[in-house]
Amino acid sequence: MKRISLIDGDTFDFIVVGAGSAGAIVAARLSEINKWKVLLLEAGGDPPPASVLPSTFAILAHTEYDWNYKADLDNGTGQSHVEGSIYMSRGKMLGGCSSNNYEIYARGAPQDFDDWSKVAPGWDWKSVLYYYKKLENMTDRTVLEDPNSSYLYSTRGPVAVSRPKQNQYFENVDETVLNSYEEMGLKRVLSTNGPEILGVSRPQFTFANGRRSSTAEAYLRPLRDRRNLFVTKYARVIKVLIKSNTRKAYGVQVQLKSGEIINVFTNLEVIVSAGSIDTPKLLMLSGIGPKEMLQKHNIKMLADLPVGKNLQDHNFTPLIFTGQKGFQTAIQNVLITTELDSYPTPIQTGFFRLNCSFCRNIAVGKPHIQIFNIHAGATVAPGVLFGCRTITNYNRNYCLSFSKANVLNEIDVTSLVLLHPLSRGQVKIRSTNPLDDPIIELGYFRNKQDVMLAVEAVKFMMQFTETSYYKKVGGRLVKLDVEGCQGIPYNTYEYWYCYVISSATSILHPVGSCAMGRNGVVDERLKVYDIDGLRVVDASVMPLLTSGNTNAPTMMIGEKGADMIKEDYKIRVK
Ligand SMILES: Cc1cc2nc3c(=O)[nH]c(=O)nc-3n(C[C@H](O)[C@H](O)[C@H](O)COP(=O)(O)OP(=O)(O)OC[C@H]3O[C@@H](n4cnc5c(N)ncnc54)[C@H](O)[C@@H]3O)c2cc1C
Repeated sequence: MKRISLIDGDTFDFIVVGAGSAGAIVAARLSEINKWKVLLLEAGGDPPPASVLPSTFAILAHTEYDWNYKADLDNGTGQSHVEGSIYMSRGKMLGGCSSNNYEIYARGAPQDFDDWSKVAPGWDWKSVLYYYKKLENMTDRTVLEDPNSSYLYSTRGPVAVSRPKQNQYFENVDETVLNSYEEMGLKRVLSTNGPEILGVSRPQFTFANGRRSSTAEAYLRPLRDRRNLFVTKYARVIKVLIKSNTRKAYGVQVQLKSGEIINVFTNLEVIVSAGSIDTPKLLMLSGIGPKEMLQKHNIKMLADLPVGKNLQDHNFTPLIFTGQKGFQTAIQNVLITTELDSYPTPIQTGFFRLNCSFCRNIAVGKPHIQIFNIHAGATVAPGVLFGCRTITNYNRNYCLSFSKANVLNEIDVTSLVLLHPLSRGQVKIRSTNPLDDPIIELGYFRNKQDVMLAVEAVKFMMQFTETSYYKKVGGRLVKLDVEGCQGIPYNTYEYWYCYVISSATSILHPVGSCAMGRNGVVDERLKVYDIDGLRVVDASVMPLLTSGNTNAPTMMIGEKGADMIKEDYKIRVK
């Protein structure tokens, strides 16, 4: 792998735009073919130590390693956020969001992919499982040694996945929370990546041996000696070059760190892997997008496609429960600093379906809700206040009411993630200046069934305080200061309806803005419709959100996408 200074007119066989969860994999796999010269262009630089250490990701927010986007909510939605907007973090470095994400490894439910394959043949569970196994190096012995689930995992891939042993205090917290879930009727499973997704467990993580396993670490670092892979950092692609008569992509325009703008060319293909926000932006700036959007900005239209539409994101409703009172619980906060090579807090996850009459026909065969529980000992209130304000962009009153609960008590921050929203948002360009941030309309709750489902999830979760541990310690649900809901009688259906709309926020999983399949932007081989020599390979091609976090599915897309490209050039795969 050579880190090169590009010059105007350089030519490669493949140009990959964006070295994130998918792009780094595509470039690494394509360069396995010696005769192909592959260029990987990344707008950011190397990941810093805070990315490499598994526990310090939170301090990457609002730094140069992030695009620091703002995402807008519709009027009347998200009132508890400052100016109704959400901080939409996106990694800007080698590895992209795999270098700054929260490291949860979740593959999704088999039905997710069987649903994809209805619009994009070949993406069914059986086909994608092969690629999950290709990418992963599972080090979690509990699942490898379990005869009922070992067939689902592999130990031969580049991405290290683990579930390390933790200190006794963290283990006790896990037991308390998981036991409480069980009392609420949720099944304890060995792993939610196993044969049964419905259930609760400790999550698996994309780190091992004290290092994050981003795609920069897992795929690019080992390729230092590969002579046909060229990587240029701080190279921001501002346009895909497409011949207007033949509709063929022949290169890209790049702004280098020095500010110089150059053109580089391709003999075969441009592959855009800039993520669900920047990929649609780049396509629109290059003349591919909805007619009305291109016309509005006077961009010559090369293909009229629904680029930026179909944006889907996992929003979650946070609930805060207090637990034990007293400073002895603060010991957990001290232990965090002694375990920087592991996950910073005890965390539990799980998936469940709701049982209300209208719920049954929603997301059939898949969980409705993913639950995350993060536990903090007493006295981290200033940290809670800081995180609440800077990371989620909640307003002062909301965050004060949240952090106050943690002054004397331990707290459980419970996130109820709506896995399969029916609402859709849109990524738009703000102007024709490629340096302007795009407009990100999240579109949460445009479909009212999403609110109703989230309210059902809140109602279900209120049983937490009825479980034995929380009864014993007098645990309670914290009444937060939720903007717009103050006048509504507490704990009524109307109150929770308002609460969900006002306080739901993003778990940072935007997908679908260049969806594959009929009526989408790319076909099932990820080729952009109506344009030659151009593919999209990243989270934006997902036609529907998966049941769980989106890094693992995106890496799977990178692996499968690379094989499809090889196949299309008659290279034998598998
Ligand atoms: C803070 C955070 C926490 C998350 N937590 C989790 C989690 O715990 N588990 C999980 O599974 N998922 C998580 N996710 C989501 C998951 O990481 C993403 O869905 C996934 O990484 C997306 O991969 P991608 O390849 O589509 O895009 P990215 O990984 O974002 O890659 C895009 C790359 O392209 C580069 N780029 C963009 N524009 C240009 C341009 N014009 N020119 C050149 N380069 C460009 C970017 O800098 C970036 O490196 C989280 C995301 C964030 C931000």
